[in-house]
Amino acid sequence: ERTPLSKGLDHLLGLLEKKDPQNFFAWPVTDNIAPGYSSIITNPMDFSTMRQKIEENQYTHLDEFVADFKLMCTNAMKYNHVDTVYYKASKKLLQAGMKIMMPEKLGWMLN
Ligand SMILES: NC(=O)c1ccc2nc(N)sc2c1
Repeated sequence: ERTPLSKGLDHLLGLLEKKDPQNFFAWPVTDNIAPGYSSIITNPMDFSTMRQKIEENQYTHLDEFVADFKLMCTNAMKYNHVDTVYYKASKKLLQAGMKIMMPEKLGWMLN
């Protein structure tokens, strides 16, 4: 909550997390629940890591936040087969997230 950007990103993150009610994206994926995950996914990302990056002011522009959100979703589409709940949830989350982060809706945060 230190800067207008981090306040805005915190709000945005909350909206995105609500689109993942099963919390498939809440925490880093472990090799225990997802065999071989760390060998297949080279750049893991999840909502808790995004929140930590907000708090550590690691995002200087909205597009860096959007890139991490896309990475999180595309990782899930890479590791999980198309017929899994995880793949389906990530595709749906990605589409919902893009609608929320449409530039015209967030003009105030883009500068
Ligand atoms: N985000 C993911 O790709 C993800 C999340 C949870 C999960 N649980 C499994 N048993 S596989 C798996 C994959």
